[in-house]
Amino acid sequence: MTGTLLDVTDLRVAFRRRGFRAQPIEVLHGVSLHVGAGETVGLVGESGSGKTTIGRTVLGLVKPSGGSIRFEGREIGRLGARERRALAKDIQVVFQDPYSSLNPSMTIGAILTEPLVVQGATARDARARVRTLLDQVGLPADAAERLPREFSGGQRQRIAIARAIAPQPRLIVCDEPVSALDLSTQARVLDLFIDIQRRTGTAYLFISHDLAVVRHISHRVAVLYRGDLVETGPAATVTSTPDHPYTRKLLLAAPVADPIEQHKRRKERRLISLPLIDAESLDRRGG
Ligand SMILES: Nc1ncnc2c1ncn2[C@@H]1O[C@H](COP(=O)(O)OP(=O)(O)OP(=O)(O)O)[C@@H](O)[C@H]1O
Repeated sequence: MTGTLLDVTDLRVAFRRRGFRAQPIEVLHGVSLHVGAGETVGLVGESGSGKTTIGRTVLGLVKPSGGSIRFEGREIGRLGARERRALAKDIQVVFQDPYSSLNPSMTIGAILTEPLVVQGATARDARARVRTLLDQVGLPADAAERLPREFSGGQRQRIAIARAIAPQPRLIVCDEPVSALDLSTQARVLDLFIDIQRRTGTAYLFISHDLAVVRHISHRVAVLYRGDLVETGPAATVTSTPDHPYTRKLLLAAPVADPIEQHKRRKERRLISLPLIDAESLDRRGG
């Protein structure tokens, strides 16, 4: 890992909700985090804490109301058209749902060729590269001729990963990319992410509500609570001896096989007093 790739400073995002109030509601209250080249930063927090909003803002899909996002030292909001196109190649995304993220009427070959042709590859080069990409994600070469519906959820997520790595990005925003998969498929797809990173040096901003997943894949973990980052540190430290009571609560919420231990954890969890996250409490805070 060398140098900072993504530098998010004091990021604020506010949404205007139709038919609710005229005032925008702030959902990110000044978030600062960075991702180094080749690093995986896990972003964890309960539903509604603002994880996806951070990812979407980094991807340029949401406009911040304050703060800055720098990629390789350049402010994303101030890029010209050509630099923006280059950035679109450098930052890719893998979404949660492998069923809706792939165009059902395109063959896998066409899905993977698209980003290569945009980059200026010839049809012949693109075909060769598609074979390499399929091999890299553990799919057979004949997958190129088939449609998304012919693949399982785990295989579709492999296709989505192949599409994300096709333009050789520096950073991939992974938004709950294994949450829709069963446990054994999750483990295999996580290992694929790790393997790709070892080979290509791509960094990940890895969003998940699941601490076990984040611990497995991340170098560092950032914990988001109601739009604020409450703790950031090495994955092993944050997920075993966390500083913040919210992170302790998240840890205790993870299910364990032993029912006695599970009961103990539930009791312990109740003793940590924190307000629950729900849309209403976020609205109150923002409003
Ligand atoms: N486009 C939008 N317009 C209005 N409010 C939004 C919009 N996108 C997100 N929000 C609100 O912002 C808050 C954070 O949402 P976000 O999806 O970022 O949370 P999350 O931590 O990713 O949750 P989940 O794990 O359930 O996806 C929520 O209260 C959500 O309702």
